[in-house]
Amino acid sequence: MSPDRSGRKQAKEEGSAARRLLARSHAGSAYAAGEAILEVRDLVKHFPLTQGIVFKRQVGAVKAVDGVSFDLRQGETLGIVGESGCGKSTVAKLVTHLEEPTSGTIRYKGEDITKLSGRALKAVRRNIQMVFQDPYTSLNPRMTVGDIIGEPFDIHPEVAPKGDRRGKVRELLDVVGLNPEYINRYPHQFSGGQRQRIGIARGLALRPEIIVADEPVSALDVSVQAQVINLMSRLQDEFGLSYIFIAHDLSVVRHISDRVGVMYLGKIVEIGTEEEIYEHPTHPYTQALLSAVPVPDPEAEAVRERIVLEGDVPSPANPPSGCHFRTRCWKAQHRCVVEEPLLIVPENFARSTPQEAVHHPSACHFAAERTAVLPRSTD
Ligand SMILES: Nc1ncnc2c1ncn2[C@@H]1O[C@H](COP(=O)(O)OP(=O)(O)OP(=O)(O)O)[C@@H](O)[C@H]1O
Repeated sequence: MSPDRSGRKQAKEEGSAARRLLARSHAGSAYAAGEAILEVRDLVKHFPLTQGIVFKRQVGAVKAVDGVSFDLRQGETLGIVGESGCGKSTVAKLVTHLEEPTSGTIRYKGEDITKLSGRALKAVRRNIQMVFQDPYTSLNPRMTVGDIIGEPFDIHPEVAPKGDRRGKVRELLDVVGLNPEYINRYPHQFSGGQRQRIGIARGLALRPEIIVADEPVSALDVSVQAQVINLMSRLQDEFGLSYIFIAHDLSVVRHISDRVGVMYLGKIVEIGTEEEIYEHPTHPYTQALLSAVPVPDPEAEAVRERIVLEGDVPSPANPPSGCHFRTRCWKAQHRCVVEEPLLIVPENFARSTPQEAVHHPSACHFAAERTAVLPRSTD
């Protein structure tokens, strides 16, 4: 673990008592740090593919999410990474109830929320909020910042009664590092980073317990990315938030994530702690993604071994049999064609590899550690 990261972890632990108090006072959470606040099991989302204009008939399905399982623990950040189209945004929409799953369960504090409706659903939605990808298009240009941030109060007036709203919005602007006097300005009067702060303030308005951030910094310049990530880390400590942080870039999630899940074609192929994934990757896809991250140190960069994946990601409407990654994998054998690898700690590790960090779930019949030249932490 890098020194800056351990420093951040220590600061996190020091602030955790206050954080837990805040978490309870803000959202009524009785969950201790580290307990699973969200349990996702065998989540599937298939979008029907139809033909015909008047008489539509289903001719197939896009398997956007195809059996995803993970836990999100209280107070942690779970990073989810993968190439465009692998199903990250669909996972985000399922968790925040913007889409209904085809099958599978999402348990929030032990209760399956996939079948909820009415009041019960409204209460859960308040506690699981989303921050969207593109601050340039996700904010309504005709609304003032005050109206954008205060809009969630229309649905949940119990959080901020009418006379109290502008005061609450000013507080939120302050919390995300914006001048409360900007309350009457419009989105176009802000920079990209400031707009994402507005999106975050809106996500925080209802004092949620979980924030699902879908590529929150991908549209921003690198220098601004770091500021927004630091802001999110600070808010996590202050409000006891748990994050699902989605990105296509492994180096972006490393800075903020406690654990990371790597997705490929609708499935998580490897999941583990930040150290397990970055320093002991065992799935060929994770190794290929890591090998593509540039290294700031020129000497290390000069000897960096890049794994170039051949071909494109197959269509999620027609994924390969067996292992979805096999068509691009240099290790693929017949077994990969006929037998889908499960996301488990590979048996051979227990026998042959004493190093504990290698013992994390990896969906590969031939999982093996391969040292990638490591990207340095950006803090
Ligand atoms: N409403 C929909 N109807 C049909 N197909 C969809 C729908 N939403 C997503 N898909 C398809 O599901 C697959 C996964 O999409 P998703 O947006 O979840 O991927 P992603 O990993 O978030 O990619 P990106 O980073 O480009 O947003 C893609 O093939 C996409 O075209």
